[in-house]
Order: sequence, then C-alpha cells, then structure tokens
Amino acid sequence: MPRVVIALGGNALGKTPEEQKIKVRNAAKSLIELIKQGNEIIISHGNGPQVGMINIAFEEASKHNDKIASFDLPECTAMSQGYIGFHLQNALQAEIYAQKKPWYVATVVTQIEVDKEDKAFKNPTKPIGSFYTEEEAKTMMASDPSLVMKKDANRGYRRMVPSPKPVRILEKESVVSMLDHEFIVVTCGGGGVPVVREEDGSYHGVSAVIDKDFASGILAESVHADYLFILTAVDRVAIHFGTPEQQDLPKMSVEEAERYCEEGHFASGSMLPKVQAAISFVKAGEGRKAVIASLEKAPLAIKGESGTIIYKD
Ligand SMILES: Nc1ncnc2c1ncn2[C@@H]1O[C@H](COP(=O)(O)OP(=O)(O)O)[C@@H](O)[C@H]1O
Ligand SMILES: NC(=O)OP(=O)(O)O
Repeated sequence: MPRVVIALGGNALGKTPEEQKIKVRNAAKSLIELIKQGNEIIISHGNGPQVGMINIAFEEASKHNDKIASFDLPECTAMSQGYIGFHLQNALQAEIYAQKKPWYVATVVTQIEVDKEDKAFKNPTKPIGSFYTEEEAKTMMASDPSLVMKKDANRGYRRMVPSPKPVRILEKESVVSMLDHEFIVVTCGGGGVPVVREEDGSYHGVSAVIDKDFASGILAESVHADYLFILTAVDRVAIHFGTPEQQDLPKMSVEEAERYCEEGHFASGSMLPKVQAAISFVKAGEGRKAVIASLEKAPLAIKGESGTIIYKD
C-alpha cells in the first residue's frame, strides 16, 4: 500500500478558526478519498498565520492584564498543533462516520530536534502571523526594535522569526507504532515544536518556527513514504510568478527544479522550501514522487490532473 505524507499549508487553512473549520472539512473529503483509493496517509500541517496570531494575542493581552502571561514560540506552536489537530480530527472523524469505515485518527504533539548552532537563529527568515503594509510594518518595528518585518512573496510584510532545519523527530517511534496499528496520524504540525538537546539528555523548546515543508520532508523520510504531497493556496508551482510572464508548471524534473531554484523563481519562506523539500525527498530514494498542489484541487492532483509533480528522470 503506497504511503503518502500530506503537508497542509498554514496559509491554505484560512485566517480564522471558522474559516479553518470549513477548509479542513473540505480537505477531509480529499484525504479520506485518498485512503479509499488504497493509500496510507500521514498528515502534517503548517501554522505560520496561526502561530503568529496565538503569539501576538497573548503578548497584547499580557500588556493590559497582569493575570495573563505571554507565551514564547515553542508553546505557541504546541497550541497550534492542538487546535489545528482538533479541527483535522473532528473533520476526518465526521467523514469516517459518514462513510461507515472502521478507521481511527489521532494527533501527536510532536517535538523536532534542531541544532542550537544553526545559523538560522541569527537570520530570521520564517514569515508568521498576518500580512501588513510597509507603513504598518515600519510603525511596528519602531515601537518594538526586536521585531523583524520583511516582505513575504510580494503579498505584504510579515514578522520573520528564526527557522532552523529539522534534524530528528522525537516522537517518531510513537508515530510509526500508530501507523502499524492503522491509525491516521496528524504529526509534525507547524513544523514540530523546535527543541534542542542538553548535555544531560533533556530537551527544551527554542524560540523559532521550523518550516513545515522541511519537517514534512524528514517525516516522509522517517516513515519511508512513497509520496510527499504539499498542499497550499496555489494550483501549481510557477516560474516568473506574479509577473505577466507567469508560467504554471504541471511537472518538473529534479534537474529543472534545481535550476529554477538557482534562478530565483521561488520566494524564500514560501514556495522555495516546498520545492527544496520535494527535491530532497525525490532524490533520496527510487520511485518516489512529490506533488505541490492546492488544497481545493487535491482530489484532481491525486489523479495527476492538477498540481506540479516533481520526479527523478
Ligand atoms: N514560484 C511560485 N509559484 C507559485 N507560488 C509562489 C511562487 N513563489 C511564491 N509563491 C507564493 O507562495 C505561496 C505558498 O507559500 P505559503 O503561503 O507560505 O504556503 P503555505 O500554504 O504552506 O502556508 C503561494 O500561495 C504563492 O502566493
Ligand atoms: N510552520 C510552517 O512552515 O507554517 P506555514 O506552512 O504556515 O508557513
């Protein structure tokens, strides 16, 4: 049975819990369809908008109410894993019930080890939270000099935080055991909670957000997946994105994808990590394929009728 890791984009999950519930309900239909087609699925998801929202909500509230504490990014990622996992479980269970299938679904709060010396800690590149105008971003940076705000793929300005590379999934054995027992598993949400290892063998959370595309790549590697599906807000990967020359690509060989990366076609922090994760996954094993597609058109992408497929020549 083909094993498929499906990464759902944080931006593709909508801006509010209500919007997310609707999007997740639609996604659940596609995900269950995949199982009915004979695939085993493992679900991961992003949390860029959500982790930023949770973080700023506690920070703002704590300024006005001394009974409310502010929470650092690892705790905010853990909270986002909980509430996005809740919506996914709820939507998948409704679909499973409607189809009278004997399937079970569970979310694993997942920690991912990162290197404490990772250079990313000194160069924040991961966009989180809402989009702002240039003027709003400048005002925010002036009132809080620790904030880094940068353009995100020509969609506006966003807060940037460090995004170290994922090294190891601490809950890998739990995930594999649940897969062995035929669970549908939601794991590595928001790229996983970033933790570093201390000399005494303990781990503690660090203030960063791991890119969920890279985390999904190591998840796919760790569970020996056959396919990596990265679902986002656009139907296909494009070259000359956002210009009159934009060309949407139904497929890319690994060599072409590497060339397009070098030529700068993919925005860092958004499309670039998806393409890089797809390349690494496809290159590392025989017969593997990666697909980047939209959440809405996932059922078509599964049949090869939408999305961009990345393959080894
Ligand atoms: N070359 C490109 N082709 C397609 N989309 C691109 C490209 N470069 C940047 N993008 C933007 O990247 C977005 C996907 O990244 P992002 O929103 O961070 O993903 P996620 O769904 O994981 O949150 C697309 O919706 C699109 O706006
Ligand atoms: N953590 C993360 O990569 O989230 P997004 O997919 O929302 O950017």
